[in-house]
Amino acid sequence: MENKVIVLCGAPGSGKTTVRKYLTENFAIEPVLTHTTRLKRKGEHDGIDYWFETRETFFKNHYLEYVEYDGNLYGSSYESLERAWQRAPVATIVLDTKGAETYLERIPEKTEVVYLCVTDEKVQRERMEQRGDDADKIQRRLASQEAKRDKHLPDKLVKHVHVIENDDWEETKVKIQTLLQMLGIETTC
Ligand SMILES: Nc1ncnc2c1ncn2[C@@H]1O[C@H](COP(=O)(O)OP(=O)(O)OP(=O)(O)O)[C@@H](O)[C@H]1O
Ligand SMILES: Nc1nc2c(ncn2[C@@H]2O[C@H](COP(=O)(O)O)[C@@H](O)[C@H]2O)c(=O)[nH]1
Repeated sequence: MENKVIVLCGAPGSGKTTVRKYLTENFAIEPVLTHTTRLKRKGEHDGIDYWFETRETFFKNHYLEYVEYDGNLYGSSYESLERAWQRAPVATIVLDTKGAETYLERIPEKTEVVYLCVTDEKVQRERMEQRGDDADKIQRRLASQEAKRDKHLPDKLVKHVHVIENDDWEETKVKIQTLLQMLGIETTC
């Protein structure tokens, strides 16, 4: 199979990281870790959740794209993407919608974008609280212009994405399996 990358995007707390974990733990799909200058959240580890960088080390990597999101830098390096593709032909990465647009522009034939959403915004906030995020950080994150932008599917992506409503986890898993089958991606490890 030719190399593909499944880009997961959506609003904060919509379930991008959860879906990435599900894809990589249950299918022959490799995670692409991205780089960020944001501080670690509770339970996050360097090399597992992100490559955590300073503003100085961040620019030592070679980026397919990078963005500023809520005051921090985030970037997806060619190094990480190639490392994932050396292990398996299908990789998955968590990006904001701007990053998803860049992937579609730069490597359209290799990119499949999934936009995750949750119907009830209150539920989304509650999930972030349950994850252990501080109330003031949640408030700030949801008020950021990037989070407000990613609450809605941007016009540029409308015709190119697979939208998955992540209200109920059991249903989400079925939707993901159906999507993988449609894309011709092996559904067993
Ligand atoms: N369908 C679901 N039902 C219940 N809880 C869920 C569901 N999907 C995800 N969660 C939980 O919601 C929380 C937020 O999910 P996750 O961290 O995957 O979101 P995210 O989109 O990656 O967020 P962020 O952009 O803020 O990093 C986590 O605690 C996760 O376990
Ligand atoms: N365009 C990019 N977006 C990225 C990258 N890595 C993560 N992200 C997105 O940033 C926000 C915030 O992430 P968080 O972990 O602080 O909640 C979220 O939308 C991620 O999808 C990247 O390399 N490029």
